[in-house]
Amino acid sequence: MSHFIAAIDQGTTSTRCIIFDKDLKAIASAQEEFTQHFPNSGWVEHDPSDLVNTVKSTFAQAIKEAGLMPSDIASIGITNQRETLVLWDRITGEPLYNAIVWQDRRTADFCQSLKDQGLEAMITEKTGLRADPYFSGTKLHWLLKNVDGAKERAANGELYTGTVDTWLIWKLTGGKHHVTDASNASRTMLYNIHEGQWDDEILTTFEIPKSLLPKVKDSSADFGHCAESELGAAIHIGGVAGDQHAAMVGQACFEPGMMKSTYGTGCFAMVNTGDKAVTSKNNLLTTIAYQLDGKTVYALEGSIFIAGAAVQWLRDGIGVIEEASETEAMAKAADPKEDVYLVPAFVGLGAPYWNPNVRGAMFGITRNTGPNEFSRAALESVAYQTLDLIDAMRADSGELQDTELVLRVDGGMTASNWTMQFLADMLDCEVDRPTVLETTALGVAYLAGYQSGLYPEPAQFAKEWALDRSFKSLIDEQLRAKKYDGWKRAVESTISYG
Ligand SMILES: Nc1ncnc2c1ncn2[C@@H]1O[C@H](COP(=O)(O)OP(=O)(O)O)[C@@H](O)[C@H]1O
Ligand SMILES: O=P(O)(O)OC[C@H](O)CO
Repeated sequence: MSHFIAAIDQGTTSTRCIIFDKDLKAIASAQEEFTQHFPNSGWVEHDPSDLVNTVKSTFAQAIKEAGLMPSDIASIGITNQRETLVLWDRITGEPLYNAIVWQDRRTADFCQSLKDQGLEAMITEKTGLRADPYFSGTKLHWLLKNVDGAKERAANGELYTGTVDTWLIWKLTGGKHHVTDASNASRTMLYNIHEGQWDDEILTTFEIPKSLLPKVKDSSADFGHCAESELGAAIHIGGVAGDQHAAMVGQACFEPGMMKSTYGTGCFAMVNTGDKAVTSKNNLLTTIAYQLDGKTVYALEGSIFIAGAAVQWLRDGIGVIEEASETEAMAKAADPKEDVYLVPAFVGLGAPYWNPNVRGAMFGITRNTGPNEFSRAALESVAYQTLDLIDAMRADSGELQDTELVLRVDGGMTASNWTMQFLADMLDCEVDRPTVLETTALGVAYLAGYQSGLYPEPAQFAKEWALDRSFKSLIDEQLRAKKYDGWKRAVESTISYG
């Protein structure tokens, strides 16, 4: 039997493939960026074939780097950017339209109409989500309404839809398996997270035929075999989870109260609430963390749309840096007397504000403000936004109020020591960075390897989590309160500007 697992991480801006050995050590990896399409203000799309092609090419590159053959892979795990949705012809496999990406705001008006009709409470009660364009359901409603013939063809049973995992599995298995896992389903706004099934009332409200939707499975399950023509061998797919959920697993946050925050394009903080689906009173989401051995584990989630993307904006938008890593030295060099705040509401604000229409702003600019202060403000905005979430989580979750808070962090941005220290300063808690920063890939590799019997029980896996560095607050309460107060005022002003 072969002893290698391939983790495919299909993210918002790039696709990665990482090969893990039997000891869950990464032995090879490949990564490719793909084109982002912005056809209108606030619209974000991906070409669905780019998603499939980058999966195939990064898989081939990673296998080559590892000196393996495709047939040496025991199982594949797929983790993905969540909520992004594809609609395709179930016979030809051709998409009817580009994938509509989670960041896309085109359904803001439809969401407002759901609120105006008083439907948001029902949606939140069943799905744990809010009437926000972020989630897949309103994107599907838009496609059925706006793509020529889509509604009729959907009613005739000619079409399939799904989040990115479902699209990739459909293509990789040669159109044989139309499936997803419970964590991805829980992000669609169409899935009843308490009953564990697609919700008829919501489907009727959104005019979505159930025949479009995939079968929902555990996160560690049999998702079918790839067609030989796709990856070079009939490899089994044994693990699937939304990227933030895979990171929960990779960070071994298996106990209630354990919390992680992932800093990539956006930032997503999740706290495990065990078998209880806690309803947030502070504008957080209730979601399925993962589903293992038939048991659903829930989480509270705070979603921030722009984290590392603020650094990308410094690079690609205003050109003050060439590499993300330059921001560290620039933040250190920034003038401490310059109180500059960036509210990076480039695509609206997520939790806990949930305002899709507001746009970004900067405050406190003087003639002395330059690239260093811009960079510091971008990095600081990530910590302030996290504090907004953690405060909401503390208020929502009994476990968090009673325990000393520890936040496990991962994602590309955690490479920045300055940002992690500022995060600890603002949160006033321990911020733990593990040795493995590719926790998302690790988590889904674990799910796939657990399914095929290669990897141990969760409790044993959790013992292998290893700390790289722990950050603790170095500032006093007065300074923390002053800085956070400035942030709160900056956000209020941004929102009131509209
Ligand atoms: N040293 C760094 N300092 C600050 N930001 C960084 C650094 N390295 C990477 N980033 C940011 O992290 C993000 C990439 O993280 P990653 O986890 O790969 O994101 P994703 O999975 O969303 O594509 C980018 O937005 C980049 O700007
Ligand atoms: O692709 P990432 O890592 O930015 O993650 C995107 C999230 O899953 C969106 O909810």
